[in-house]
Amino acid sequence: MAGKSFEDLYAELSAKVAAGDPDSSTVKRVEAGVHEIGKKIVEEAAEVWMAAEYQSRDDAALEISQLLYHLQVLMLALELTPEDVYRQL
Ligand SMILES: N=c1c2ncn([C@@H]3O[C@H](COP(=O)(O)OP(=O)(O)OP(=O)(O)O)[C@@H](O)[C@H]3O)c2ncn1[C@@H]1O[C@H](COP(=O)(O)O)[C@@H](O)[C@H]1O
Repeated sequence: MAGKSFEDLYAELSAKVAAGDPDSSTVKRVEAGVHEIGKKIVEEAAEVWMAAEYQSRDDAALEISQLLYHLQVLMLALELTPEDVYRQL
């Protein structure tokens, strides 16, 4: 599979946050806090909607990947693991 799975991405991002990687945009986003992360999620969700309605399926897939990334940033800020989320599915 090209790219990475939800779990792979979460493992990569949580390692960067745990290490406080200064070159990581994810670390900066987590440090910015829930309010900023929440605004980004709403923006990305709108981009998913617009891509789904007016653009190609590839565009929609890209926007969905970005929304999943920003949801993971929020999970990290709240110290939620994928298992915490899966339990609710
Ligand atoms: N999957 C992603 C990912 N998806 C989306 N984004 C970020 O979300 C932004 C969304 O795009 P926009 O069109 O909204 O861009 P923008 O308006 O310039 O957004 P801002 O950067 O201003 O918030 C992108 O520019 C990226 O900064 C991501 N940033 C990182 N990753 C992956 O996360 C991992 C760790 O990244 P670092 O923490 O940067 O090392 C790497 O494997 C990356 O591939």
